[in-house]
Amino acid sequence: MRFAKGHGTENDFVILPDPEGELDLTKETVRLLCDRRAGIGGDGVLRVVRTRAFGETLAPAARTAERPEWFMDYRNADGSIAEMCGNGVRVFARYLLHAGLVQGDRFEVGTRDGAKKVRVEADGDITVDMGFVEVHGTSSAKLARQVVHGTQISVGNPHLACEVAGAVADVDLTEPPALDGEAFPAGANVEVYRKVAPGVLEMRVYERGSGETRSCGTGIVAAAVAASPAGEAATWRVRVLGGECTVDLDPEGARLGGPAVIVAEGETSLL
Ligand SMILES: N[C@@H](CCC[C@H](N)C(=O)O)C(=O)O
Repeated sequence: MRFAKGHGTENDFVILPDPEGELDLTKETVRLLCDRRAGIGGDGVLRVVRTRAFGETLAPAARTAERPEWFMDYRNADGSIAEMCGNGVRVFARYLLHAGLVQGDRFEVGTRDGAKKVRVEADGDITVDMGFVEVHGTSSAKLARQVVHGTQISVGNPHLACEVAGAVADVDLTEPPALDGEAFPAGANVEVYRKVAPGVLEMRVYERGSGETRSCGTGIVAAAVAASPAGEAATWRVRVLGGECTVDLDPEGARLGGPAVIVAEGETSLL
């Protein structure tokens, strides 16, 4: 089976081209593919499937009249399915271009959270229009050595974005955060962030289904929204362990930009 490997600010993915939706992608297979010793290694899997061949029932948000040709079937490293992956869309878009499956510098990618508009920037960065971001109040999480408080945000998938007083490097993210199960019945991604300069955040993330990763696009957007006055336009540079992304916010929604690259292609015997 052919595969590719790519990343967006070191949030890395195994990419599986499966245009006609023929692959039976089990949880076990995803775990093995993402295993950094026994497999290829990645924070998740991006299955590249034609929307018309995608067997799963699409969420209402994804059932748009004009359906994009290509659908991103995203899985976390533990095999679970997530509604949305911001860096995943950017890397998926890079793969579509790289493989000659789309042309031009503006196109759409289907996701479980609906069709996402993608734009290739003059410098090669890829920006995705994440659409409207929902803010749902506040909650807390117990980390290994501290309790953090933050804003409950949906970027298609659930987040708790928590501002911390000290450097994010000092936060212990070695254990899965304990969340309020009523606020987050399906779990959540937890971000810790701090403002380090006007318009600049630093952030780390513990992702649902993948553990601590070096970047998370939806998490970057969640932190930017949590750091901004409600409803106001703002632009943030967000520094993560794997690099930097930009978030533009306005009342219409959020746009996430940054690098996205394909680093390898080959054959795997794991499928
Ligand atoms: N890394 C992603 C988010 C992937 C999904 C997340 N772990 C979840 O379960 O919601 C991103 O770049 O947004």
